[in-house]
Amino acid sequence: MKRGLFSMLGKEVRLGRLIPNADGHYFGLTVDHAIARGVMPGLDTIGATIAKMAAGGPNAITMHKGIAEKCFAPYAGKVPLVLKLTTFGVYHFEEDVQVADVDEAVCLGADAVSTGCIVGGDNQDQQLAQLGRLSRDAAKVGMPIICHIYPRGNHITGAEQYSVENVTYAARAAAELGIDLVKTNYTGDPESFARVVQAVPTRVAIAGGTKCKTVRDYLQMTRDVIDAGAAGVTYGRFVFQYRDVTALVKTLGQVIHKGLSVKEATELLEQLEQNKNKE
Ligand SMILES: O=C(CO)COP(=O)(O)O
Repeated sequence: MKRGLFSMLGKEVRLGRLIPNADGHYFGLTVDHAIARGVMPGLDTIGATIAKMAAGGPNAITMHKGIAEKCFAPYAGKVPLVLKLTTFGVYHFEEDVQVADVDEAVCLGADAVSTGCIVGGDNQDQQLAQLGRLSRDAAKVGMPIICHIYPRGNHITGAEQYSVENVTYAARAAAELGIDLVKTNYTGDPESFARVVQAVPTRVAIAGGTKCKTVRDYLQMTRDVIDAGAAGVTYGRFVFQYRDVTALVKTLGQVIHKGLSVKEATELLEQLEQNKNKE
């Protein structure tokens, strides 16, 4: 009984580090892609990328255990750490396998764990069983749990990954299993995403993905998901491959936490980039 009370407090304390602002919004960044998608530009210079991200003041950065151990020490106490517990692989896109556990997250000082889950495939039952186990393990020690859940199994083709029905199903499945923050695909417009948020009784965030071709589109997507009632975002590729990572992180933070319009954000970003060029 006591342990239960302590772990409830532990979760609140850690969530308070991840989501410190009264707005309840979450601005996460992630560098967890290398095993899943390859060692792409930005991840090949991982120490420098984390430094540039941290300088922009995100709410947390998500990574795998080896990268945390080798690269995260300078940011202890400055940026919350989210430890990724699962990954899919470049040759195996339809299944997240467990590669770390909640005890390791505790040892590394993580403020939350995050786990991937793919629904819509023949392996959905096993994926959900894994999510249920990790949710239980996290709850036992008061560790917040984030889930990157996507409708992408072998029964889902192409654009179906972004349909309101499939995204709602995926996000809701994670909420049903006790997830504190669900990250999923953006459905493409604020009206449809508001329907997802409305049907999912936990915090909902989006992944950045690769659909946005311009930074203006990226800022617009961010503005739209916040306006749709989402808790926030967990962004990776577009951010760490942007020409001025720190300026973009600072700007996105202002959109998410300070209500900046796309126009204001575009101006701020230009200003920050110009200042940097003058240095
Ligand atoms: O969480 C993510 C990958 O795990 C999202 O990253 P992207 O912004 O690169 O889609």
